[in-house]
Amino acid sequence: MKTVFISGGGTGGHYYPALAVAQALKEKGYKVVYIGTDKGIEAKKGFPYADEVILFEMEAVRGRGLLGKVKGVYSLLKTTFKVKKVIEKENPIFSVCFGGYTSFPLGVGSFLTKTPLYIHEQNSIPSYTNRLLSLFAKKIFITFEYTKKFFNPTKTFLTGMPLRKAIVEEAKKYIYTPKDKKTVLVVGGSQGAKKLSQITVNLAKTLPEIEFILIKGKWEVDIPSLNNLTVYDYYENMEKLYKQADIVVSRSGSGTVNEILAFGKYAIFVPYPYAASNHQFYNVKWLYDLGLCEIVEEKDLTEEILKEKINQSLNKNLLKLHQEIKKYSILNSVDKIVESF
Ligand SMILES: CC(=O)N[C@H]1[C@@H](OP(=O)(O)OP(=O)(O)OC[C@H]2O[C@@H](n3ccc(=O)[nH]c3=O)[C@H](O)[C@@H]2O)O[C@H](CO)[C@@H](O)[C@@H]1O
Repeated sequence: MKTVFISGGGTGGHYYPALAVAQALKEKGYKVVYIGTDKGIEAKKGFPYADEVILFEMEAVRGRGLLGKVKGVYSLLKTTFKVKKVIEKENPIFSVCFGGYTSFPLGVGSFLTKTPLYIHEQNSIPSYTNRLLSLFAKKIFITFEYTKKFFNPTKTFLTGMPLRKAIVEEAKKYIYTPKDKKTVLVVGGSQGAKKLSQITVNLAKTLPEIEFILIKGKWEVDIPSLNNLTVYDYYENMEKLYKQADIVVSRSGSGTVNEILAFGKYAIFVPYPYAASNHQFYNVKWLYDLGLCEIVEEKDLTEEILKEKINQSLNKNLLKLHQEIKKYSILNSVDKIVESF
């Protein structure tokens, strides 16, 4: 059986596309070995489509003080040499990395062992890990057209974002039907967004005619008991919530953006302002320029502004927008990637 190594974790944004591609590789008969971190989402949820899951100690470098950066670099280099040993033992035919610091050890380990390397970039503006890995990657798969300019064009391919199978299957069948009672889904990415969550709770009190579904993530938020507000810390089957929603209010992490496109939802995006190189803003700027979403920057986010945007959005022709937005979704991303190996 041919072995493939795969890496991408830490947060849902790297983990879910890695999982979607791993599932397809497994179905094609490959032995899949997953390399992740012992602190990421993969440590909590496991990595179901891998034959072997190896979790190492890895620390981020970005967004930390000098000492933290030194510790991060040290942990990544130490882990790279451990991963290199595993590669030498298992002899994979290729490796696939989904970016973020958790991909560094497998990416560099693949380079050191001359294992063909493929990388996928989820965001409009590439992470530093992927910029480095792109220098020796065989092919670079990108999610947004905008990203082409950052990589060598001869080995860069637009594949879109690999989404979970359940999401793709539901999205393919889904056609939006406007209802009288409107539902607003508010989601802060896999980690939530505190200010957005608090504002949503306040809005649910003042807009009783609208149904709110809030995914609040890990944050502590005061939740009153209201008939029109349902709150989850985390929701496993997101396709159900996307189908229920008339519009979505969300961070603009690539996973969520591409799921919103898949279901053709008009959305109000509040990009995470501290994302590397402001990539969350550029993940949706192109969609905004087409008139197919709203963007509210975190610094401008208030209860009044969000209320106004929600009311304006719900009064738009959401069925027409649904049909337009869906055109920008790439639902066969996993196939495009797997066929390119
Ligand atoms: C703060 C930060 O830097 N976040 C980055 C992180 O996003 P982060 O992991 O926060 O978010 P994404 O939007 O990319 O992905 C979240 C994923 O989690 C799933 N989900 C979320 C909530 C829930 O209750 N249930 C659930 O299943 C979503 O359906 C989605 O598939 O990686 C993304 C991809 O590299 C980047 O674009 C983001 O900028």
